Amino acid sequence: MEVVIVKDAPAGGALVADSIAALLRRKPDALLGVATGSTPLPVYQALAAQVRAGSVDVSRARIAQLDEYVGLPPGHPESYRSVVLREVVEPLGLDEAAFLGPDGSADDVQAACEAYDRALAEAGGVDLQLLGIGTDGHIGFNEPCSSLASRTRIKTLTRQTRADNARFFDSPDQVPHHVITQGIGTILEARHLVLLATGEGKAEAVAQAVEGPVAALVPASALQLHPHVTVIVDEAAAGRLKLADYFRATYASKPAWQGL
Ligand SMILES: N[C@@H]1[C@@H](O)[C@H](O)[C@@H](COP(=O)(O)O)O[C@@H]1O
Repeated sequence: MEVVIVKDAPAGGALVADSIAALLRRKPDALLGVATGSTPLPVYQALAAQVRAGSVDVSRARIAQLDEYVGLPPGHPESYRSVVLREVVEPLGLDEAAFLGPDGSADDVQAACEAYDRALAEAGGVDLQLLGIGTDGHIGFNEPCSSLASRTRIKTLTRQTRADNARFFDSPDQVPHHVITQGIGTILEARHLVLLATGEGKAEAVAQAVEGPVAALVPASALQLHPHVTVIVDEAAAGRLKLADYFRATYASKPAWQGL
């Protein structure tokens, strides 16, 4: 696991966007797994700016969704499908056909979950999966005590996650209780995992995920089991890392050609 400590959120966004651009130069039809929430927005903005500047061609890229609320009406502005279309697919100038996501309004949710895992595999697997982290250590919507081998399935949100996400809805009770999320086992199949975390509120979750034991109680700690993980944190989110100086020194001496 590589930990990169950046100055602030825009610097983190630029770094991830550069890494995605480099991937697309190597593999123009790469499947990019994207996350929702506030944290990845600077990535999408930086990547869209590169597209406008003509420095990267994303026209063959494909986009895969990480998780979704269950039960929101199709087209609800806060369904993650709507968010990904609005924040990623449209700004990159991609067609909706380039987008893969689970159906959160399906009558048979379990079948929708299994169909999504199959669709990801049939698409050749995710090349780079961008992840945020919940204040309780969740990735996707894999809440504490999720199986580290889990596949895409329905989950129930914790009170804390519903409170954290209430800011996107008119009132806290509108936040759905149930969600579909790529499982931890599904996420670990992506070729490169990039976890981005910014702000002091994520410092404890980041420290537990990076330096704590691998434990279902902290789902993001499962990233320790993957051979290619990059954790990018700003100074505030790095605030509780015991090895912060080591991480800084290691990154400072890394040859630029290696990329992330
Ligand atoms: N399901 C999403 C996660 O994928 C995201 O990482 C998390 C953190 O969001 P934020 O980046 O807004 O803190 O929020 C939601 O729970």
